[in-house]
Amino acid sequence: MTAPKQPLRQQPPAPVRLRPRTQRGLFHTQRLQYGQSALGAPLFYFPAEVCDENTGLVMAGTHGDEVAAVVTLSCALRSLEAGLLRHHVILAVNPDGCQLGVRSNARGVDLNRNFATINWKPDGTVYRWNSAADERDVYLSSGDRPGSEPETQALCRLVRELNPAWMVSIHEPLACVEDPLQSPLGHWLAERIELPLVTELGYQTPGSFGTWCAENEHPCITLEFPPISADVASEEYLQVMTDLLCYRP
Ligand SMILES: C[C@H](N)C(=O)N[C@H](CCC(=O)O)C(=O)O
Ligand SMILES: N[C@H](CCC[C@H](N)C(=O)O)C(=O)O
Ligand SMILES: [Zn+2]
Repeated sequence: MTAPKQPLRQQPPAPVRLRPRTQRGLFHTQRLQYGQSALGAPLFYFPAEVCDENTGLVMAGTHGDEVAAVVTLSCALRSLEAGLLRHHVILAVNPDGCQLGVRSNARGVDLNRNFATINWKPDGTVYRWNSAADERDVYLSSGDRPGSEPETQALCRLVRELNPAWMVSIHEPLACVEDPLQSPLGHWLAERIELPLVTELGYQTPGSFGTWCAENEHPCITLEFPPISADVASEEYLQVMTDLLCYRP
């Protein structure tokens, strides 16, 4: 006698198995150069090992003072077993800023206000010194013209070339997942990382990457880590970041 058929229940995907810690020190995947920073540093991306119509792009380090995301994404990349990487990765959109420990690039331009969008503003931008500051009062340039910086130009070129199905751009410390499209990936990410899913951040970001993506019909999610050390994030968020790098819809 055969058992009566049960309705198929959707199972959440099993968390990706990670390399043993002893093997996570080095990168195991290819690295390609897609441009040069203002100071001449190479701009690197790590291409997906498995490509299909769902291949996305995950990036960090647009602001060089947001180190938890850079370190955690790097840890996730180094922790994946060979052949599992399904999405392209940029660890540092702004390597000069990362080296100098500043939000801007080496020319004092906030790259996330420099993209060639309809709302780009010539008069600069302000940011909060840190989470304790109660206003945005630290001045940065938004560039001499829309898309003036080599880092933004190279990123736009790469996105046009790769045409990823989606992008996740990681920042900190606003502790949310911003997805204007409220996509399945946005819901998945917000649930897995235990941060609220929002459609906007509540302040103007003219010339931002997300705005450029919207104008060019590239789905883009901004993941804002909470204020967290690289040490804690590389433990608490390692599994969700490795799962993101292997995400299948
Ligand atoms: C607090 C941090 N220095 C910062 O400015 N972060 C911004 C977003 C928060 C803000 O502008 O108040 C960022 O992630 O771009
Ligand atoms: N906290 C980041 C996020 C920007 C908003 C995002 N939607 C984008 O367009 O990149 C910033 O102030 O640059
Ligand atoms: Zn940021």
